[in-house]
Amino acid sequence: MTPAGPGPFVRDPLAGKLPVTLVTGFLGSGKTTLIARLLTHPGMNRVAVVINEVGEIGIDHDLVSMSSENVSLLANGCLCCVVRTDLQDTLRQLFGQRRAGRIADFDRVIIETSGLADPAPAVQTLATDTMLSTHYRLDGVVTLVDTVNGARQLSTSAECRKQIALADLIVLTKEDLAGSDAVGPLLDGVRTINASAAVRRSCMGDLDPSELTGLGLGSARAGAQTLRFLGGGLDLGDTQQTNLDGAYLGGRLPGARHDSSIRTLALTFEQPFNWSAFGTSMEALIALRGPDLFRVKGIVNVDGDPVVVQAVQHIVHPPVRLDRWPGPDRRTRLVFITRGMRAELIRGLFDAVGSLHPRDQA
Ligand SMILES: Nc1nc2c(ncn2[C@@H]2O[C@H](COP(=O)(O)OP(=O)(O)OP(=O)(O)O)[C@@H](O)[C@H]2O)c(=O)[nH]1
Repeated sequence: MTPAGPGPFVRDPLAGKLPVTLVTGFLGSGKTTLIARLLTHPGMNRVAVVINEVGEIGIDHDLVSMSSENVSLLANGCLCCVVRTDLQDTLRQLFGQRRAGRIADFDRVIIETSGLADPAPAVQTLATDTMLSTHYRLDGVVTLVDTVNGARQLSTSAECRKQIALADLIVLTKEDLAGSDAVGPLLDGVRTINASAAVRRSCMGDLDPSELTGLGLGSARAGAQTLRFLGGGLDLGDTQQTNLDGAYLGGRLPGARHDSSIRTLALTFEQPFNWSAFGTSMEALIALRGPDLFRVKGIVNVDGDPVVVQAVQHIVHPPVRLDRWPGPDRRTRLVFITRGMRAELIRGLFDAVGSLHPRDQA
């Protein structure tokens, strides 16, 4: 006798739900670069992007907006701390507006978490919010790891380890800067935390979209080791709430809280810069406080033109001149993620250097 087949009443519970990809990774690991590049692929033009940035100024939002119609910016703050309800509201609104035909139709959502975010609450929100789980399904967690800074971040940042632990796919970035010798040791560290995620390498966001989609219900998240990171509140059948942070470093670290001395400073400047004044200010800042400067990004008005500047710890990435302003705001907007620095110090330095470089001598 042949066993009975699935029969007419068995439905795929995920059918028809919009897949959501959570893109995470430590500060400056290349999330925006990857997403902006993905959106240029022909098959990725029906994607809504939700961006969660730390800092009051949405730089990533502006940059991604240049390649997608549907970009939502979550309120200032970190997904894991204050803006979880914002994520719920944003996804609900997106769905409602899509159904009402008020926004361009989309069949996939990509959420970029802030570099300091613990992605677990976002995973949890998608899994447990009844309305959201009716319309959306988590397709996978993609974690970017910067080959230049990754090894240090792994050993010093609980957020970084948690982002790796939750990954279905790990994308190693910036091998072009670090060299291929850096990959092996970094991968050993990554594997200590998450042995089951797929690993890909990507330079400047170069990755086929098919690698990031259809990651399924998270084989890595189903692993017992990974589930320990999710902590209380999400019962996925794990009974051992051991903190893997402690296992990795040999000492316990707080699971989901940020280092309270890490601060985000957002500065705007009304007057255009000349490039040499800006460059000298940045060099001075890095020389004075390099180790405390985790991340700098912004759009600088250089004699009227928009130039994107980026620094990730001691690495200053080449500035990129945009061919147009992303919006009407022409001010210089800079975000500094620092340890123990004050906005006045940075502004004072820029003002002092600026006064030595009058613009008419540019
Ligand atoms: N050389 C090189 N640079 C890269 C690569 N990926 C990203 N970058 C650069 O690294 C800098 C930071 O990249 P972003 O995409 O802004 O990183 P992010 O993870 O979105 O940054 P946060 O949102 O601040 O956490 C930019 O200057 C990028 O051009 C890469 O593979 N190689």
